Amino acid sequence: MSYYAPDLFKDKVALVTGGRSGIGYAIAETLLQHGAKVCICSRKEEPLAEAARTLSKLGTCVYRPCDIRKSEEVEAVADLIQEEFGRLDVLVNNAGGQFPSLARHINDKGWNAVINTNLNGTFYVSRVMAERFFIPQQAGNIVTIIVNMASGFPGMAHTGAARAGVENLTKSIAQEWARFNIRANCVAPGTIISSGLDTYAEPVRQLLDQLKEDNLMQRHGTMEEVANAVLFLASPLSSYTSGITLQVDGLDHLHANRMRLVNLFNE
Ligand SMILES: CCCCCCCCC/C=C/C(=O)SCCNC(=O)CCNC(=O)[C@H](O)C(C)(C)COP(=O)(O)OP(=O)(O)OC[C@H]1O[C@@H](n2cnc3c(N)ncnc32)[C@H](O)[C@@H]1OP(=O)(O)O
Ligand SMILES: NC(=O)C1=CN([C@@H]2O[C@H](COP(=O)(O)OP(=O)(O)OC[C@H]3O[C@@H](n4cnc5c(N)ncnc54)[C@H](OP(=O)(O)O)[C@@H]3O)[C@@H](O)[C@H]2O)C=CC1
Repeated sequence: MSYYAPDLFKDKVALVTGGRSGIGYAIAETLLQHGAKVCICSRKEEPLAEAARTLSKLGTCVYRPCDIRKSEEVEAVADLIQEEFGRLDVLVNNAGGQFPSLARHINDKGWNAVINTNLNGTFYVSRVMAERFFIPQQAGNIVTIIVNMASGFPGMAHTGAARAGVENLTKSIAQEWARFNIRANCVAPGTIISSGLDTYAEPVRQLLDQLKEDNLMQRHGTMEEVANAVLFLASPLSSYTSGITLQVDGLDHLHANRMRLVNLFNE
């Protein structure tokens, strides 16, 4: 059941990066259920096509494989959106990821992989979609998924640095592009039950249980809770809000046990 009007995104077109799985899929699903036409992109063509097939039962959903780290592939996604819809109204930068490691063990390649994905990739997609659609249209909306890194992110310093960069980038473009009627905001999820968490092995799995106990609401978040926050920021319900980060973390940004992260690898 939804508290939003079912036609909230009628005649609107949305791009969800990383929309084939987890939180991105839930966001694409919710946008479709509220009338949007959706494009999803990610690197792995087969699961991407499969996700688009399933999502198409809810409305119009197209896909194009794309590594957001390659701006020429991002341009190809814009080409598809232009051909299929001739416009874009909402960009959800959701694609991202990292691996747990103490900072001193992250080598150059691993560091660059995470920075390129989360910071550079997010910038490329935002710039391309703004240039191709939002600025010419004089309207657009960008919502970017980051993480809860307000107090740093021990155990995942690369992603903390990248997402802090994205949060600051969002503040800059929100100001530069306000004159084009473009809004830009971030959503910072805490620990969310999703396919992303399945990628973690011990000792992180055990840590996840501890983080749930530490949480003041005594639980992890759901993908639907993140999707609902995105829906709010992507819609006119938030029309006077830009440049902010909405925390969806059951208070973790105020009350997180950083010692658990620091001690995770027993060094
Ligand atoms: C504290 C925890 C709190 C955790 C508790 C809190 C969790 C909640 C907060 C966040 C949750 C989430 O984001 S949920 C998860 C979201 N989804 C994901 O993270 C998806 C999985 N991750 C990724 O796709 C990868 O992390 C990412 C590196 C960005 C992908 O880039 P690439 O495809 O280019 O990566 P690869 O080619 O596989 O790897 C490139 C290099 O990166 C390094 N590398 C990659 N994986 C590695 C690994 N497991 N361990 C070490 N190093 C690794 C190596 O140097 C690799 O080079 P070689 O040595 O040559 O191979
Ligand atoms: N789950 C959680 O607790 C939290 C998650 N987040 C963030 O939310 C987002 C979604 O995570 P979640 O759904 O949990 O995890 P998933 O691993 O399921 O989602 C990551 C998605 O991003 C895509 N992706 C990754 N790298 C690239 C790339 N270079 N180019 C294009 N697509 C890419 C993946 O598809 P493919 O492999 O096909 O490229 C996948 O669909 C991520 O940014 C994550 O860091 C933030 C805080 C907490």
